[in-house]
Amino acid sequence: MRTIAVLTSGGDSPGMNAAIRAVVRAADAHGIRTMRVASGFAGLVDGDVEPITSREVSGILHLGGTFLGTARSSRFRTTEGRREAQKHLDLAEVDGLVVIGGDGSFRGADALSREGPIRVVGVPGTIDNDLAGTDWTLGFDTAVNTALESIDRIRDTAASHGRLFFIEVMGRHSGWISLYCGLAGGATHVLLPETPTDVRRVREDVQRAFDLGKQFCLVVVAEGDQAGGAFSLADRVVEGLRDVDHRVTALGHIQRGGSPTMRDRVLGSLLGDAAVEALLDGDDRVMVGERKGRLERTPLSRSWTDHEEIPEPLISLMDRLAR
Ligand SMILES: Nc1ncnc2c1ncn2[C@@H]1O[C@H](COP(=O)(O)OP(=O)(O)OP(=O)(O)O)[C@@H](O)[C@H]1O
Ligand SMILES: O=P(O)(O)OC[C@H]1O[C@](O)(CO)[C@@H](O)[C@@H]1O
Ligand SMILES: [Mg+2]
Repeated sequence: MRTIAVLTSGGDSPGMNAAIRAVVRAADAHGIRTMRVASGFAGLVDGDVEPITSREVSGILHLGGTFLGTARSSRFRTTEGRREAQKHLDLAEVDGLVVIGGDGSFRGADALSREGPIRVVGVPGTIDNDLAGTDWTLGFDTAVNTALESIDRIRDTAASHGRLFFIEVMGRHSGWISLYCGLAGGATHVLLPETPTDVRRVREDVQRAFDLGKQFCLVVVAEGDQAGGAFSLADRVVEGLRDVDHRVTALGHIQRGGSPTMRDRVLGSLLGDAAVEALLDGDDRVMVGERKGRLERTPLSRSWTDHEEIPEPLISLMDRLAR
């Protein structure tokens, strides 16, 4: 192994920079050259591949976003696009590629490695926490904490006015952000893409809560929830509610930005280093992750097929505590 390349792909997530830095510096420590690929798979298809040194990744550990840029590339979804990508890897004499991204990025990385000589290792970098083989994905902790800051502010104004708030959080296919925001933010209800939405039950719970003297109610809604997000859910829930004033807030992309928490900086550092180790060991099509405090390697294809259901005990905990 003489040269590796690193890229970030899909939605950016806080902690990606820690992982990039760790990849470059761990490779350097082993005497391996690193190439950086700009803008994810799009940059690979276009040949935007340049050498990067340990000095160039100074001062990025604490920054949100991704220093390399990222993209969602439709060309890379085609075999022709991936052939172009492999051509640029060959030109730069790259033997191993570290892909920092989510489930989609791993599907792409898996396809690339099956079709050509390149070996790939994945680092789970997504705020969605929707991958098997790691307890937490990079960025989830920061995103939930960022959303909670806003939810705490909304609670202040909700309590002052005695209002019902519907708060939309990210998660087109994954309810982890919604569930953790609901639990940590004291919501009456959380709505997730993974479970059916019972509008009548939300309405009844909210009505009961106000009737029993609750001063305010927060309902946290994942953007990919069955009802179609917070605005359309709110329209359906409030129809038939008595004496309840309501407002809707979509938190949007503020959840994805910002300085990574300690957990995401440490996780990114651990996993970036572990990805280089995996390539040195000759591994291919694996994802590095941390489970129960231990570093693990999982076949890339299992990372998106075996991902855990939202834990039922946490959903029932929400139900017991929301009173
Ligand atoms: N089945 C696939 N085959 C080839 N490439 C894919 C496939 N799925 C996704 N990709 C590539 O990976 C890129 C990133 O995937 P996606 O947009 O799903 O984000 P992600 O990695 O899941 O991250 P996040 O969900 O956090 O935004 C896509 O734009 C595409 O280039
Ligand atoms: O910025 P975009 O491309 O709209 O992506 C939004 C999607 O990305 C994610 O934030 C993951 O990065 C999803 O939760 C969300 O649905
Ligand atoms: Mg994804």
